[in-house]
Parts: sequence; structure tokens; C-alpha cells
Amino acid sequence: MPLNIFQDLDGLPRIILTEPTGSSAEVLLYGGQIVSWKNEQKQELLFKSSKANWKQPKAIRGGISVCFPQFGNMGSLDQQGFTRNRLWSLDRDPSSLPPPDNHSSVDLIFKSTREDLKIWPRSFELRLRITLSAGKLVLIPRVRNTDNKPLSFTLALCNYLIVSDISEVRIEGLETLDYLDNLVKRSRFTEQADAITFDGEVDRVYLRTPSKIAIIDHEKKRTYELKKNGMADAVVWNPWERKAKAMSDMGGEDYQSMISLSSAVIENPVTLKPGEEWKGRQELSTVSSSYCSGQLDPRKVIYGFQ
Ligand SMILES: O=P(O)(O)OC[C@H]1O[C@@H](O)[C@H](O)[C@@H](O)[C@@H]1O
Repeated sequence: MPLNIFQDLDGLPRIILTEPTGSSAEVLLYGGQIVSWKNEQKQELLFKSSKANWKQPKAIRGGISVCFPQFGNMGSLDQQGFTRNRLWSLDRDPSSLPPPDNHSSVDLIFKSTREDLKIWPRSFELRLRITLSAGKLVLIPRVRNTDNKPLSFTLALCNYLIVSDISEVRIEGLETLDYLDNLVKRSRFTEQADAITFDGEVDRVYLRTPSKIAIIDHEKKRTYELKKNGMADAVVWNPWERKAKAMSDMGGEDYQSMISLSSAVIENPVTLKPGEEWKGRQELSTVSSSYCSGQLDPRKVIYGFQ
């Protein structure tokens, strides 16, 4: 059965993915952005700002967006690159990946237009496969160098997740790692805490992280697991109150119910020879936890101990 593409009231073509247990996801062709992921109980898992601007050309504040070919302001392009602010297409030939399941998977592609080539004169194909299954959302980004010279890029899958209260959330899996602190001119530090907790603005690029990171939300009794391959780094961001209030597309109190944890390749940019392809993978899932004074051993979540 073909994919359903809806043109909603905002005029943004969107694709709805569903799967038998009742979970669903919504994907916009604009930016290849995932704007909704609901679990079997129809609870939304992806944060969207209460002041999200659904008008192009800016990406919507929230969901999951692909920042390419530049992370943040680490280059001459606009913040987070330009592909999140462009219209993508359905990829009818996602060759080298097995055929998608039409209900629960979609393949998207972005290729630069003539105008884009003026901003970044490199020829490439950026692909994204989004697959929904019971309790899981899997993203496979791919980049092919279709130019006749080498292509270098940084990339991030910027995930905005809903949490009950940011002050009560812990991130496990990043302890003892080095990070670049975007709030201190990207200075390098080593994480000293047992877990990342939040009591103010955080904007850090953790380097060479393990492939599994957990966000433990005690109040919601929910743990998000992020598993990633091909993307060595992870970005943790929460703007906190002052910055949130200064942002035109973020509600002043929204920072309390979100955490942004991104899979990224930043420290060592990818360089592709002509014709070469890079592939990454990110799997997001939730584990419900009945955490109560130490019942949940976070090491089980991270390392899978029984
Ligand atoms: O406002 P943007 O471009 O979507 O970026 C939001 C944030 O995204 C994070 O990933 C970056 O680390 C932050 O530095 C940035 O402020």
C-alpha cells in the first residue's frame, strides 16, 4: 500500500507512519524532520515548542532534525547547516538498503538545488530512512559524495525528547568523557559527575561516547535509550530559562519539559572520496522503569547487565 502524504493546514506535506502495536510517527518532507513519535499508549515522546513556528523556511523547534553539512556554528554556513530548512523528496531508489515496509518506514532524499550550490558548492545526496517498530524509532542517515572532489562534513541528528521535569532527569553513559563546552568557547573539559543532571543551561559536545546512552526520567518512570553507530559524538543541550525566553520560537517555560540529546559526528568530520557513501544509525527506544530509591540499576540500561 502506498504511503499516505497529507498536506495539513500549515501547507506542510507530512507522512504518517504506523505500526501494529499502535505507535505512530509523523515526518515532514520539509527538512526531513520528524515532528511526532507516539508510543502504544498514544503518548507523545518528541518535544515541540509551544511557540514552534510552522512557517517555512525555518525548521520547527522540536522533533528530530538533521543538521548537515555543518553542526552548530562550526563553519561558514548558517547555524546547523541548510538541509533542515529545505524541502526533501521521497527516495524511490534507496538502493543498498533492503526495501522499506510502506506502513512503518519511509526513505527521504535531499539534493542541492542550483541556489544551494551557491551557498555550498558541493554535490551530494543526503538520505534518511525512518523506521518505526514496537517501542523503537530507527533513523539511518546516509551521505554520498556525487562530486569529483573530496567532501567533508559534520552532522547531527538533533533529538528533542519530552521529559517530566528537566531538574529530575539524569543522563547516564557520558561520565568520565571529554566534552567541548559550547558555553565556554568550545573549551575541552572532562566530565567529573557520575551522571549528567541539570540545574542551568547546558550545551556540550561529548566526544567519542559509548554507543548507548540513557536518559532516566524518574517522575515519568521512563528511560529513553539512544543507541548509535557511525556517529562518535553526542550533544546535550538545554537552554534553561533565560535563553529560552530570548528565543522567538521557544516558550519561556518549555525548557522544563525537554532535553535535547543528539547523535553527532563533530570532532572528526567525515571525509568522502568521490563516489563514496557514509552511513550512520540511531535507534531511540523507551524502557518503562519503576524507579524507586535505587530499584533501577542504570548500568542495566546502559550495559544490558541482567
Ligand atoms: O537554534 P538551533 O540552531 O536549532 O540550535 C539549538 C541548539 O542546538 C544544540 O544542538 C546546539 O548545541 C546549541 O548550541 C544550539 O543552540
